[in-house]
Formats: sequence, structure tokens, C-alpha cells
Amino acid sequence: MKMQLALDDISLADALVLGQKVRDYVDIFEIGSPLIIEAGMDAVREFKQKFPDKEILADTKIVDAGEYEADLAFNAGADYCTVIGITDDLTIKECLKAAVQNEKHVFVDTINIQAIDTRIPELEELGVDHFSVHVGVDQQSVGKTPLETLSEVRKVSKNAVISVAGGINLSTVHEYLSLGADILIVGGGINHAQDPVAAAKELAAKVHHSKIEAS
Ligand SMILES: O=C(CO)[C@H](O)[C@H](O)COP(=O)(O)O
Repeated sequence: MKMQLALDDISLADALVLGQKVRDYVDIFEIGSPLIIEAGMDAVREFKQKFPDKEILADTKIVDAGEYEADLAFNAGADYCTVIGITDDLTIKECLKAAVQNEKHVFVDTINIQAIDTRIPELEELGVDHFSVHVGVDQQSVGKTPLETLSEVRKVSKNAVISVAGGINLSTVHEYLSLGADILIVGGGINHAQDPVAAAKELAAKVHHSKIEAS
């Protein structure tokens, strides 16, 4: 299992400093949606330049203009971008087209998909092979977690790469380790920890150990 650090409510300057301190523990740096809104694709460019050995995900959460917006992320150096799963199929297909042209990948974010059992097969029919099971921060504030959706997606998906995000931290990570996700995403659980570097190290030990157990 890989660990993805979501850099959300943090400045680009602070994100680069944190990235340097935790680079040994992180497999994928996520330039989170708030950081993209704040700093644009410069954040993606800077991370790819400073951390060329790491994968970079631009959490673009695309809902329209699929090819154009996905291209912006890939041209800036992203290995992955994201598109919202409840948007129109045309937009999903345009993102997939950009991914194929750039030899990169698109994660479909499951946020607010109501019928996982029908929407996941529909998306796979379009060619989707990466899902990000995600409960957003607003939904987290009323107690929702991505646990149930992760199990559902794992059950109905043919063979997709699956990441999971939504309030995961040192106290809850054990609930996710055996549910079959390929990538565990942590944002606030590291960024808001009293000691972010120690949190990243401890989480990485659990996540990477789980990879060894699974193989
Ligand atoms: O996509 C996001 C918010 O929309 C976050 O990056 C994702 O939820 C991970 O952050 P956290 O661990 O704080 O929930």
C-alpha cells in the first residue's frame, strides 16, 4: 500500500518545507484542491521539480472541460489528476482521453455518488481504472467516514486502483489497512498533527507494512 500526503490548507512555501521533511515517508504528494485554488499549477510544477522521484497528484476535482483541465495538470508535471464521478460522462471521457495522450492517470473521486453499485460499473465501462473513495471535509464534520464506500467500491470494481481519503489519522488508520485500498490518503492527520513529521513516519510504517503483508 502507498501513502499519499494531501497538502490542502497550507501555503505552497510551507508545503515545500513539509514535503522536504517527510519525503522519505510519502509515496505520492497530493497538491490538494485548496492549494491549487491558492497557488494554481505552479504548486504542481514546483513539487515535480523539487521531488522528481515522487509521484504527484493534482486534486483538480474536474467537473467540466475535461480534456483541457486535465491537460493543464499533466503539462505541469502531475502523474495523476482527479475528476468528480457524479459529473457528466462526456467530461469523464475527455479526462481519460487526456490521460491516454499524456500516458498518465485519472482518479475518479466518489464524493457524493449515491448509487455506488451502478455508477462504478458505468464508469469502468467508460474506461475508468482508478477510483478515489472520498468523504469530504464538510461531510466529515457530520461524522461520515469513507469506510463503507471503500468496501462497496472494492466489491463492485473489476480491477481498479483504489485510494481512500476522508479524515484518516493515526487513531483510525487501522480500520483501513485490511479493506483492500491500494493507496491511503492523509491530509489533516499529518498537517494538523502536533508533530507532522512524527505522524507521517508512524503512518508510513503502518501503511508500508500493510503492503508487505498483502504481497
Ligand atoms: O480532497 C480532500 C478534501 O476535499 C482532502 O485532500 C482529503 O479529504 C484528504 O484530507 P483529510 O485527510 O484531511 O480528509
